[in-house]
Amino acid sequence: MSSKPLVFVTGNANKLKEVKAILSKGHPIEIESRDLDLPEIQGTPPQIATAKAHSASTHLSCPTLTEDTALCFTALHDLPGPYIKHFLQALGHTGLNTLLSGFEDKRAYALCTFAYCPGPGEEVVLFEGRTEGRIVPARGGGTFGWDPIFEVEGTGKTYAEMDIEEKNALSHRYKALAKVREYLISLDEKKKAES
Ligand SMILES: O=c1nc[nH]c2c1ncn2[C@H]1C[C@H](O)[C@@H](COP(=O)(O)OP(=O)(O)OP(=O)(O)O)O1
Ligand SMILES: [Mg+2]
Repeated sequence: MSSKPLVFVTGNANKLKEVKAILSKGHPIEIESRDLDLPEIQGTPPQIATAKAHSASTHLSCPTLTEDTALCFTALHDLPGPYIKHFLQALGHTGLNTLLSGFEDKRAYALCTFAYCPGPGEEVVLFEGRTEGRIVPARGGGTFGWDPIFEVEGTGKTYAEMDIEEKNALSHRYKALAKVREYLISLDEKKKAES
């Protein structure tokens, strides 16, 4: 990219590691990172992602990229969804499985929403990636959030049982970042054409 690196704002070191690994392959996209604890509103994933991006850009007065991850249980009408962080903290892997013990349907999907904000008060662009799976008792040695209890459809493996390349080739985050990458490349080409 010709201009200054984009600032990816997250307080989650595991997210940052995956984002850097995914963006390092293919067309190079340079990012810087900032660890800010941004407020997260209640609402739908797009509403939460949009508010988070606005808050990041306002704090830093520059273009920012933020990301919000949801884990949606089909039997629970997509809850915990964007509130998964607090559910995981309170219930752990076992408790999240217990939430579904009264249901035969264990399906879930992981949803990643990246938000690009060009500057304070400017319009936010969203990029979604979704990976289907189901909730299972914890398997695998991963240390990232709910990775051990999310078994990816068609693989028989939880995210925690995959090596990082395997996860990063099919994850919710990878799918969303593919769209972010395309957008940033076209933005860069537009800027070059204008200058
Ligand atoms: O691929 C993943 N595999 C397993 N767990 C994951 C993944 N991606 C996010 N997670 C966890 C982190 C947090 O418990 C919740 C999302 O909450 P979320 O607000 O998006 O993340 P966060 O507060 O840790 O970092 P940030 O500063 O970017 O908001 O799901
Ligand atoms: Mg957060």
